[in-house]
Amino acid sequence: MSAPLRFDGKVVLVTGAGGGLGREYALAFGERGACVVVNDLGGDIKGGGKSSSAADKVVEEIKAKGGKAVANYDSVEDGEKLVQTALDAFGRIDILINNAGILRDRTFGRTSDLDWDLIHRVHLRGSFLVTRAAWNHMKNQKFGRIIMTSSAAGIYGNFGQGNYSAAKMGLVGLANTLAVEGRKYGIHCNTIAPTAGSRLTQTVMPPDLLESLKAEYVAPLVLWLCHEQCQETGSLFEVGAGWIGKLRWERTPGCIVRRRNQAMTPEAVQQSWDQICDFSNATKPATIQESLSTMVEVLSKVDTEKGVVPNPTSAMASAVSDGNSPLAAVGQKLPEMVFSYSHTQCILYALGVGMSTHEPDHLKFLFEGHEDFSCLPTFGVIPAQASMMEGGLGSIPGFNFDLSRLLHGEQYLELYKPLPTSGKLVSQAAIADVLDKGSGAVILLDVHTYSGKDLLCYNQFSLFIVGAGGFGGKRTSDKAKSTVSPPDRAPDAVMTDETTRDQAALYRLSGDWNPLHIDPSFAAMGGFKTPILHGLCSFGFAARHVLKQYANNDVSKFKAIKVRFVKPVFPGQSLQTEMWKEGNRIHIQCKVKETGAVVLSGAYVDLHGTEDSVSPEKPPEAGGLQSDLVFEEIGRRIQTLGAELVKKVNAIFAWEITKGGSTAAQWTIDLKTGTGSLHKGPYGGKADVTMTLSDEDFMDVVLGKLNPQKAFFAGKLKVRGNIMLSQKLETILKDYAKL
Ligand SMILES: CCCCCCC[C@@H](O)CC(=O)SCCNC(=O)CCNC(=O)[C@H](O)C(C)(C)COP(=O)(O)OP(=O)(O)OC[C@H]1O[C@@H](n2cnc3c(N)ncnc32)[C@H](O)[C@@H]1OP(=O)(O)O
Repeated sequence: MSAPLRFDGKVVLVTGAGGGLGREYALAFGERGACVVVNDLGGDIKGGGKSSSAADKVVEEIKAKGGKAVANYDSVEDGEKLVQTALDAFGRIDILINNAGILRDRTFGRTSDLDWDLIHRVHLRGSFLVTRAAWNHMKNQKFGRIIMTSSAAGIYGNFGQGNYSAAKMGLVGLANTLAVEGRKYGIHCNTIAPTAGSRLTQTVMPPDLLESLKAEYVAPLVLWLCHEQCQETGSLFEVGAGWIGKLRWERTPGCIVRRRNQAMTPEAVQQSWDQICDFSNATKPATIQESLSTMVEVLSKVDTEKGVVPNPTSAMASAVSDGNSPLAAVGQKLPEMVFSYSHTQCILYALGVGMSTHEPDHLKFLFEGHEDFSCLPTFGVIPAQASMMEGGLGSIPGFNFDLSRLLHGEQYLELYKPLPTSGKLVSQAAIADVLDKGSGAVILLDVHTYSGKDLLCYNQFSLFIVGAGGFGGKRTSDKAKSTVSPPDRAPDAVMTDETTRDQAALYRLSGDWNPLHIDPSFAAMGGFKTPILHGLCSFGFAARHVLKQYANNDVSKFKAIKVRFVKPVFPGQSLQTEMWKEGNRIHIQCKVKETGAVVLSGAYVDLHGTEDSVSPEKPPEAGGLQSDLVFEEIGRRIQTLGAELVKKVNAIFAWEITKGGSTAAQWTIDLKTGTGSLHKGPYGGKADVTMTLSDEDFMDVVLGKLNPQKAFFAGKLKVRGNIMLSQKLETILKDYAKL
């Protein structure tokens, strides 16, 4: 047998404790060691009158049994006074039983304002005021137990008790929120709906029944819920006659009755009524998050043909059992999708794939005023994806799958023209094939995106639906764009970038609203501990690494990219892109640096005419110098040259000083860092930049008064083309080194 539950040292306030249930609670707590504040106004059951005798009697009973108790005769509407009595007598308040109540039963049509207000003032407002007075004390001591007293009349409704049922259900709502807010302070709040013989029920129940519904059959539940060992909170119990049951919400799987771009109609509701009300496969949401996750899911599935919010277990396989084979979907077209965008979307996308103003060569993708402002080539997936997310993959028969099971498997993107930085594009998507991979199903989705009549790009999405294989489909398809293994040698170049903790939160703003990337409970449904990064975000990182390494960030050089997503990436991890150059094809493989896990495999980027472009194997001609110096170092050295060298610099460089007062200086700088990887300099690998400074600013740089980088960001130093460090400057620096 378990040890008796004791309340020694705990202070309990019971409202309405002069009789019935309240008295029973007060006596029970007193017997088990608690110090009890016995509150009772001493009024009649309709709220009239006032007397101290009821509370005094109970206090005496407790004391007679050796317990500690004091009386309080205030109305619960004077909440502070009740709690003050506890503090004055015993120095604290640990447990609060909101029990006081009155009745003003009326059929609804005859309910007066007073009937309504009085009931609300005592039950709902009274419980609020006493609880609020106790709340901060409980919070500070990191312990509290609160009981709200509801009623079956509220839960189920009862003839003649409209005012009472409304107040009683109000208490359930209040308790639910107190449980949420109190959790981190050790404050638990539960609600009971007791059925017992009391002053309130003696008028509505026959005497025999009253006899068997003793108050002593309710008190033990209240004591247990208030004990420090009990972890229950936010729950609702029906209790009476020695029986206790817990209640919870149950919800039908429901039905989406709205279609994108169409009004939601009452007729649609009517047609789906049976399904809306069908409790088969009902869920039991227990938190507002669980409730809302359904809404989020609904938003991403608003186009589903059947409109059913799927079960986590249902997927393609269940579609097959419906006699609705996914194979029937092959060749089906999705509704045409129009995607309008401006420079904002291009910039947001660039930020989403990790571009940053820390890297000056990223500025052309982040600043719409930049003279070479460009849209990253991989932005080409965005209008195409919009056609699936919004245009409705779910409108295809047999595609009633669960979004939390959908992983991006592979991606192919081919550009026919550089993407404009704004425009109105139209995408046409069709299911190219559906494959049965055993552990999952793969949907191949081809999307062609047009600007007017011009075909801008082609995407092939491979969507992997985990657990949806085994429907008897083929395993491979000649429609699939294949992955290609990299050459069997060490990579020619490696580039690493950190993703941030908020990378997915940022990337999703470009249009992939899949909750898998942001909502922990949704991710958990997909089997992930935390939300994962969008595959297309890692894809964007890898693509821009190649663009920088082998194409000098020149978007016109980009032709195509293919990637397989082999393992999830988590926001905050670092992505390391290994690159192998084979002609115009750059093979790539991406790893998570922290774990070494390969996350993108069989991948490649095809470029236009890389033979002529800057490559790591071919250093730039331009009279350049193989120097380990990064740009900051040049700036630092120039500054340290100091005033004495100014004349020498001017003599050797033969600065062209125009009469208008501006000087054009061309430095030939190889930003190679000495490690063989060329991405560390502030202008990236091999940037050719002409820097133009006014005479004054140049002299300030030389004299160390102006940091070249600061000058650049202040807009004083205009950068165009390539940074080059001339032989002449090399000579200067060498001379200087000898000094
Ligand atoms: C409606 C709107 C649509 C919008 C789309 C955008 C949705 C996005 O929001 C979703 C995302 O971004 S998810 C994030 C990115 N993706 C990932 O993280 C997936 C990572 N990959 C994996 O976990 C596994 O490879 C996994 C789970 C995919 C497969 O692993 P396994 O089940 O262990 O498979 P395995 O046993 O290795 O192989 C079985 C067969 O499947 C093929 N295969 C493996 N990985 C594949 C992949 N990534 N893509 C395509 N096929 C893949 C294998 O080749 C094998 O087939 P076969 O035997 O014929 O070769």
